[in-house]
Amino acid sequence: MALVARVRALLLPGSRLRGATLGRAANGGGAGARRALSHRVLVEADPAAGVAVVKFRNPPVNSLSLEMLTELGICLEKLENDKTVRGIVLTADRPGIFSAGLDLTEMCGRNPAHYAEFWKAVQELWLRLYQSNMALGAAINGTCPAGGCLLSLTCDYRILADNPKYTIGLNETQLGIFAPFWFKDTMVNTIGHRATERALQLGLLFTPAEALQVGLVDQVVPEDQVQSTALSVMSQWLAIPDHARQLTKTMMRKATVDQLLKHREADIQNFVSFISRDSIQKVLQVYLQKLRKKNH
Ligand SMILES: CC/C=C\CC/C=C/CC(=O)SCCNC(=O)CCNC(=O)[C@H](O)C(C)(C)COP(=O)(O)OP(=O)(O)OC[C@H]1O[C@@H](n2cnc3c(N)ncnc32)[C@H](O)[C@@H]1OP(=O)(O)O
Repeated sequence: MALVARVRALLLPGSRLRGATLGRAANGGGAGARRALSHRVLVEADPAAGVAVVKFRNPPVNSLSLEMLTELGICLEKLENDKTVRGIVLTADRPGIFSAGLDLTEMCGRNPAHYAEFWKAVQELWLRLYQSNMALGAAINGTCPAGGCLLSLTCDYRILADNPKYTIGLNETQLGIFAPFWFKDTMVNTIGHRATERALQLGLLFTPAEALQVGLVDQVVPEDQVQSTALSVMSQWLAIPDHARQLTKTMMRKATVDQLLKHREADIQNFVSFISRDSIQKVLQVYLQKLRKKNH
């Protein structure tokens, strides 16, 4: 289902998005104005600085469900069309978990049409973020595996909280699945081929010190300074004339984007046939059960 159709579906009676404030809040904005764009994504815009902080709030773990992907996509589209916004900082509404990655329940026990719709939404969000004309920063205030790490890798810079409990990486192989080529390319573009090869094969989740050392993040700062640091770094990015920064960003990322655009349909088919395998379904079910058992 295309983004517009998914939005319509979300707005149907009974949907949790129905009635959400999708525009500027009644207070009309202003510096530090808080604007709730949807249930799962919170936006705090500072028009004077030209920056919006986009906060994930999809409890318990900020997983990227189809609804979360759709709401985030709508939110980013609105911000892209807002002339007062030149930069976005992605973060979690509450510290602890930046995002647990793709929602595993979207990849287990569903039908092929659902898998295709889900994967298309993952592609759409990646394309929107990776090609964004805005300066993007990640204020990583929690653990950040797999799809969560991918989100942060689409940003122009990453600031990670100095908490050894917070790890970051593309750990797909540890689940018995693998990172597709465009996840891999996004990481190669950040930390290089050899480091990516090692990280992906071993499904490494890096501690803050390791992530800094390998170049997966640009700065590690005390936990209470993640957002303020991300905002102060943003001012450096916004000091560059937009057109010059944007042309450079496009030049750096175009080849990677073009690869997915060229192979988009095949990538969806590949995902659907891989994830539908009985053996893959089994490993994902076991992984999910293990996660759930901890709590019951
Ligand atoms: C062709 C290519 C093919 C395939 C490519 C597919 C690509 C996939 C990329 C991904 O993103 S896969 C997802 C990978 N994510 C993870 O491995 C993270 C799993 N989660 C955790 O490790 C932990 O939950 C946490 C460290 C993030 C947080 O730990 P904690 O605070 O202790 O919370 P719980 O573990 O108790 O979790 C609470 C609750 O949430 C459920 N849950 C956790 N992660 C996910 C998830 N990714 N999707 C769906 N649900 C998740 C967990 O089962 C618990 O559920 P309860 O029912 O027990 O409340």
